[in-house]
Amino acid sequence: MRGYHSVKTTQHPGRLCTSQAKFPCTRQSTIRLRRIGNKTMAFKVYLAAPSMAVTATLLAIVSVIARIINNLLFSSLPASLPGPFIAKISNIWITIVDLSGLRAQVLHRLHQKHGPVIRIGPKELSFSDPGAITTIYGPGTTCVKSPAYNNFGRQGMFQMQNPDQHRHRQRRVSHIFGTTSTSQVEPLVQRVVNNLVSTMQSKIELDKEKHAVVDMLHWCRMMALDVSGEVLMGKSFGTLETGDTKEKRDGARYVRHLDATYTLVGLQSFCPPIARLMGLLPVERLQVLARSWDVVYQYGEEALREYVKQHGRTGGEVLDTAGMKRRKTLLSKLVQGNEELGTEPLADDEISVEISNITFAATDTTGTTAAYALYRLACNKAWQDRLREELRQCRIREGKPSDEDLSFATLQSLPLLHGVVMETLRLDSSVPSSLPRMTTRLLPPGTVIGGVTLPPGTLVSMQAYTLHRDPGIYGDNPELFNPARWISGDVGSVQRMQDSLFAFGGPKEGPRTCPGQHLALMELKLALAALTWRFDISLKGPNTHEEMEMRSYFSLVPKGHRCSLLLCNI
Ligand code: HEM
Repeated sequence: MRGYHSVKTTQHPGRLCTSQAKFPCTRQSTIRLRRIGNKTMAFKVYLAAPSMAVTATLLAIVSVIARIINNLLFSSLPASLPGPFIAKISNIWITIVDLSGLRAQVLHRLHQKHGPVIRIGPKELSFSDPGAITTIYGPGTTCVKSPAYNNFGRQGMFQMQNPDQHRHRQRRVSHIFGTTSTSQVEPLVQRVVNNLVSTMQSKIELDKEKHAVVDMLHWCRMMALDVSGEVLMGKSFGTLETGDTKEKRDGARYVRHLDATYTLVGLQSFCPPIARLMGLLPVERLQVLARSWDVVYQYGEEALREYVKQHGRTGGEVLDTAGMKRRKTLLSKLVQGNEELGTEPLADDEISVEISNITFAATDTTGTTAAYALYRLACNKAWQDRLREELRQCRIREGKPSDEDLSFATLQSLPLLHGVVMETLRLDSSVPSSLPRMTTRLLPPGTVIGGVTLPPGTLVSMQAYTLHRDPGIYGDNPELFNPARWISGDVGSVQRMQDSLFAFGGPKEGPRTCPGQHLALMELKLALAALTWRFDISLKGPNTHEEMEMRSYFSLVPKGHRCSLLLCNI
């Protein structure tokens, strides 16, 4: 068939083809054309098809060479910027680094060698200087999220690149993340944490030796997913409930698809045509992968439909699963809007996209951070004992019996618990490498970021992994897990550490900084306090270190995809 199309484009009559055997497909075209009796045309096709392939290849080579020359000689970025030479020419090397999951470590070594600004692509820079945080991610920034965010499912607050569109959406969503809203969902979070503790306890009881080897990464992810289900979707995924329930089966299916979206995002970033092709091939596994985002969004759509059917749009309060207490979810707030702030509710399709996206943003970040915190405590038994002692003293002060939960407000006042969480966010940030932003045309010419003048269209990002290991901020031994650095340092240095912590993607008032951090801290503190209080936590063995080696595919994913810990009762 290619031959028929080439009939129209016989611009290469001079090209000669000497061997018919080399081009069997052209021979076939020739025979078919002979049937319609146009020998001249057939001969032209015979010549044109192979020469088209050669021409296309030559054109591709010329365009690659032209691009390399353009990148090398006419780049709008200063040639003096340090970094690997290949970064000046092409993005291919950083793409390969990304596929290996080692972006954070590779950029870290480059920053250590070259300093706080490095070039990592023809139009891309990485920063590790805290001074660049506000310019790139702070209030009033003129940098926008890079087009790479289009690969993350459907357009909602998380993906939006246009600042006006984002501001508008944020105004209608952000009221659900206020501290009052978050405090109202504390009983729901506590319930899920208690389910996690019961699950661990039942595993210990089933064991002859009365200890349990558990994959804490899995269980912490399930906890975070159940919390998201409860507070964002208005119904639990039930992954930590006992028994084989429909919710539990749905939850397991949802998790499979949630996992698959990561593969899909990777494929879409590196080779969009393959991602598109996958859905067209008659291979079930590939089709499941290609449909993974649809399932994630379907879940949000169904959750909203069920919610409205059961509770209407104005109730605002929902009976909990036991039918006893009344509670408010973040979904009920989204459905109602906020009269005080004059915030109209979003349309239903927008709400279902938002709750699906926010569940995505909330689950693995919080789950992985909790697993790393427990791993750090298992590696550092002395800190674990001190944390338990802090909890014991607190119970004595509060007059709380050992089986009663400590409230989040109480836990907020515990310095060591705070230090453990902050050290985990610092060393094991759940997005350890680049959060890519693009400088825009709105930038006045010659705008400087981190001492470099940048033209519009440059990709810029902060590398949390390096920033969080800066000896100038975190002292001489930044690799050491030392919760005390958040407690005993002088006020100025603790404030500086706090200001430089980039785990939530920017300064507190930044337009794209994580709005769920209050809920995340509540979940982390309630879970760490409950688990450390009831269980002695150790490494299963030296293999756990290997499992927990950091890999980042945008989000942090432990190399072994598990965290094997040994739990026994105190
Ligand atoms: C330890 C837990 C968490 C960490 C470390 C974390 C970290 C982050 C980071 C780094 C970003 C910026 C992403 C970017 O710019 O590409 C972000 C954005 C976001 N996070 Fe979180 N997050 C956590 C938990 C949560 C939770 C629990 C929620 C919701 C309940 C949430 C909701 C969001 C949303 C909606 C955004 C997008 C904000 C926007 O673009 O306007 N996160 N988070």
